[in-house]
Amino acid sequence: MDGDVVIEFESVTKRYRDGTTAVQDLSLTIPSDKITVIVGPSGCGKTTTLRMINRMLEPTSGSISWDGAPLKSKRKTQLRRQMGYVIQSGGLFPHRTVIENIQTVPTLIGWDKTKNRNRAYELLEMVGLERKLAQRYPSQLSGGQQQRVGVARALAADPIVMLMDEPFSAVDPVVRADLHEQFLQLQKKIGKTIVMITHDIDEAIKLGDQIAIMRKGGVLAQVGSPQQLLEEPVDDFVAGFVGKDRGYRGLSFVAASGLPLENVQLTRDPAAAHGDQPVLVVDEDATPLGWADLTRPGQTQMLGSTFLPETDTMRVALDSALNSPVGLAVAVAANGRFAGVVTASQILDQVRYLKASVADAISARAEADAARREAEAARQEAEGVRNEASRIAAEADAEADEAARVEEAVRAADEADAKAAAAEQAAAQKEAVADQVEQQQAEQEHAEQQQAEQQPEPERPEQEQEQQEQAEQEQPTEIRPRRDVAGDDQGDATQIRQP
Ligand SMILES: Nc1ncnc2c1ncn2[C@@H]1O[C@H](COP(=O)(O)OP(=O)(O)OP(=O)(O)O)[C@@H](O)[C@H]1O
Repeated sequence: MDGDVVIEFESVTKRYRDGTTAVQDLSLTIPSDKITVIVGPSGCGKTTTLRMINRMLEPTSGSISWDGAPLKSKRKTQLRRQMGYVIQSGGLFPHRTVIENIQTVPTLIGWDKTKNRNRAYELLEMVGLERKLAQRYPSQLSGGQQQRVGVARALAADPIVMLMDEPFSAVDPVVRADLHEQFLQLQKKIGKTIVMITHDIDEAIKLGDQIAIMRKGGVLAQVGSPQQLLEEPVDDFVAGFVGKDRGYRGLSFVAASGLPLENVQLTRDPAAAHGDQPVLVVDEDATPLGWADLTRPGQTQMLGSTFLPETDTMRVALDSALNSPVGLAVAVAANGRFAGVVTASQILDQVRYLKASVADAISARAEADAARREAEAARQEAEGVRNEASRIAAEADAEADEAARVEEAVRAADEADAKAAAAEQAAAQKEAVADQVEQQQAEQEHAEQQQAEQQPEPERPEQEQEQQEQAEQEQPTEIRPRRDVAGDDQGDATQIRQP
């Protein structure tokens, strides 16, 4: 489907308190700006699914997101203002006039009166209602009119999403067909994201860009475009649901533009027509009027319907052939001029050919999809290998860094060792020098001592001698003879002993 993903159901299950499973493991993508129709038999969980979108109901398990954000993260009131809700018969407030009904949500959210009023009248016109109906009450409207007011009310605050629960079911088939046309016209203008419920497969096929078929037990049976469902139903349930005449319905999705058109004899005067081949009566602009009745000269048979190859479908072309008294579908140009004829069997041949092409295209698409998936898997594998390689490279880089760091540390340690050895050597040298100096000093001292011992005692100055003598007289001194130096620890040559 085109369009961005707007609402995404992921494995959603809804179980009511009494144990009824209304929706089971539903995964569904609802694209923006398109009409998604949920269709299925009564009780298959359609309404439950719809109500989970605006959080009137919460899933029991699984999750629903809107533009990537979980619905749960949004406030309910905020959410509901962004989602219009239409129910059967419009669900109008009976005691409020049409205009008051339409103004309900804008009034709630505080729009100013003029803006609100203008918007309400604009919407009345948009849904095809006359202004004079504005002051009526719902009971004074037809079912179709009520339904339109319901749609106008849901659109009033310009919601992003429209939720519609069987909006057209309460009106008769003729009004419904009319409402469908107007609804599609309206959607062309407003381009909303619409989720609609119906149990009518015809309505679904007519309105839906995407159809989700549900079966009993709240299980999604198939989702796809109307054409996909008609041409490739996944099982008997879907095939039965889309109808036995689905082949004929399917023609509604095949353009008539490729039909091989042939010429036919034209005349403006039916009386001049003769022979056994069909003759088409046209006016002066070559607009077809009818078929010349070859059995009653001058008479014209009805034309039946015509078709425009550029815009109509095979179904319209086939209708034209089947309605024609001569079995020929008449193609016209946009200006109404005759363009050619084609038989019903040529149309069916073309359909068969197209179906075969479609089947080819489908299998080609399947093959292309498979190839794409393989390519993607290969790309992911390559990506994985690349990631692994860069992880290994990063590890190797880290190891290399570590090795360089260790090498640097070893070099620094070697340098430190060398410095320490040099310092030690220098210290040893200094120590040796110091020993040497010490030894020299000791030797010198020893030499000086010896020298001193060998030298006579120096003469004392006169005054000092006198003082000495006087002291010796005042204080008798015992002068003991000098002992042998070798036997005396004190090593003095003389000892003066005090009394
Ligand atoms: N509040 C509820 N409590 C218990 N069961 C419920 C409740 N509402 C709905 N159901 C059940 O859940 C199932 C799904 O109901 P739901 O209304 O979603 O179906 P539906 O497809 O919209 O039906 P219909 O087409 O008839 O409106 C039904 O079996 C119904 O009986």
